[in-house]
Amino acid sequence: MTGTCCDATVPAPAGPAAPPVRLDRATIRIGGRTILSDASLTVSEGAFVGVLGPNGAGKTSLMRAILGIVPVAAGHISVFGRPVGRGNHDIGYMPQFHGRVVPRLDGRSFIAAALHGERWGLPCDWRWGRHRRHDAAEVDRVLALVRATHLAERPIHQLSGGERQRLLLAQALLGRPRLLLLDEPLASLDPHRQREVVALVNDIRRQLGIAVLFSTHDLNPLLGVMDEVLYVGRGAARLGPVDEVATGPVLSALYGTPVEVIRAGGRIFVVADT
Ligand SMILES: Nc1ncnc2c1ncn2[C@@H]1O[C@H](COP(=O)(O)OP(=O)(O)OP(=O)(O)O)[C@@H](O)[C@H]1O
Repeated sequence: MTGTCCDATVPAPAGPAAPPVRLDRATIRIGGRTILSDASLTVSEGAFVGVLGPNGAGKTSLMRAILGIVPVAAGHISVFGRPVGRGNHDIGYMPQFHGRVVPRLDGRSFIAAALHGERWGLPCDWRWGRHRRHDAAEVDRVLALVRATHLAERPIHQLSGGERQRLLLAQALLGRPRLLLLDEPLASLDPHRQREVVALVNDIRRQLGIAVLFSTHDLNPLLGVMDEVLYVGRGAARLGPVDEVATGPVLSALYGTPVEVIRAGGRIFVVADT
């Protein structure tokens, strides 16, 4: 891959205390729909944030806006104090898996391919193509981080869903991002594998001191791990501690329909009256 395929904007230096993500009266519209309207929130450094909301609420669109792929219609979104823009090396992105055709590569080649611009869902990263001798070390580093060194030689079309998720997570960690955007990494995993993925992401977050936005349809696998929850619905967003946000009154107001939040056996059940 050459050095000409990404936006080559050089942003202004960020302040030392610039938060990983900040929305300042941000409005996001896509396909004629308003995903977020005049939303303001700040994700703290090193925070684990669960991103929740009904189907189509805009969780993916918000992540894509943070990546600079979906434009901000009004207001501002900044990442570590800099305006959003494509090809931001501070962000690692793991897109939602839609049952794509799995390439016939082994684990190491699959991750190495991402170094050369074939990362799923992301524009190419021009830095890596020029430094191939560092590639092997970088691939080994991310494989070790996700505890998947044993998958390096395995054909990925033979791997389980959980094993593939590890490799996708490894791809997202290439280039030492300071912010991870993980779009429904628990989809189609059983509860045991879900807990494994959450624990792994949390270990990596703590080890590297990075912030994580983790979208999911079930709050429960993230309980005890996430610092805050970000609910998205009907153009609004609410970020805060689980006990403050995952409540009947807050979610009823956000969803525009009566919502009951039931806590039982250390779990939280959100029941919407649809
Ligand atoms: N490229 C696009 N063009 C037009 N509309 C889009 C596009 N991408 C998303 N949308 C619409 O924007 C809305 C938000 O979609 P998005 O995928 O962000 O929601 P989500 O909360 O991630 O949903 P899910 O939980 O089902 O994955 C939906 O109505 C969707 O149809």
